[in-house]
Amino acid sequence: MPDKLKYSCDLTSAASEGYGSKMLVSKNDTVLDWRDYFDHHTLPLSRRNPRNWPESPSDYRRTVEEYSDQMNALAERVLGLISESLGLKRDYFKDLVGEFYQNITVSYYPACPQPELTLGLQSHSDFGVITLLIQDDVGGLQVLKDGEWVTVEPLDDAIVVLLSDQTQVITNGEYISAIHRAITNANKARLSVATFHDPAKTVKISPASELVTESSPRRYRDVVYGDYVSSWYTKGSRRKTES
Ligand SMILES: O=C(O)CCC(=O)C(=O)O
Ligand SMILES: [Fe+2]
Repeated sequence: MPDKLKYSCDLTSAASEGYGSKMLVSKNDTVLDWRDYFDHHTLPLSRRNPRNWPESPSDYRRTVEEYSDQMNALAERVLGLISESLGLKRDYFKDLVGEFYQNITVSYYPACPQPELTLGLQSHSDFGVITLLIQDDVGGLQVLKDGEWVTVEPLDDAIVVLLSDQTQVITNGEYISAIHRAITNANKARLSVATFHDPAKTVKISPASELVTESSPRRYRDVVYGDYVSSWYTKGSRRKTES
């Protein structure tokens, strides 16, 4: 497919945009997911270059831009509610994290003749602050709850909120980063669109001091977000995995 080559991502760079299929590559072992994806860099605006995205259908680039802005607004709203639920000021995340680095990943999972042999996407939690995800009606997203994989049933017009690793740190563990994976389907291909909201690499993430008390001691060390991410890359994982 010419578009795939034209917009394929640079596999030698950890964070390039475009078509790809690998998420987890470790030094000795390559784990391939049953998935192709297209990654868009959408925010801050200085990273957004719609010419790196497919040009057809004709409204594709404009739609992605609009979607990016709407998801960013929704992410801020949800984080505002999370802050308030913990007695923090509404803008707590905004003040700490600043402008989000937002990436939109469209994942395509082809039908898999032997779904019991592979996963669409390995178990992991997302690195950043919050992921907003939409999926089609095939289903396959699962979250780990009390040691069991629970399928997130597709619902019309629903947006799945997956909290990510930095939210767990910032809230001192009051909210937990969602461990999730995608399973494959024997008969149907599946599409999902994940919108990741991450801090800039230079931002220092620490538990909110308001949430560190005698009865609830600090659970996490401060971490510069870029160091957090690169420690996973060094280990060979694109995103945090369970093991
Ligand atoms: O396809 C899905 O439902 C999950 C995608 C995902 O978790 C990711 O891209 O990080
Ligand atoms: Fe994920």
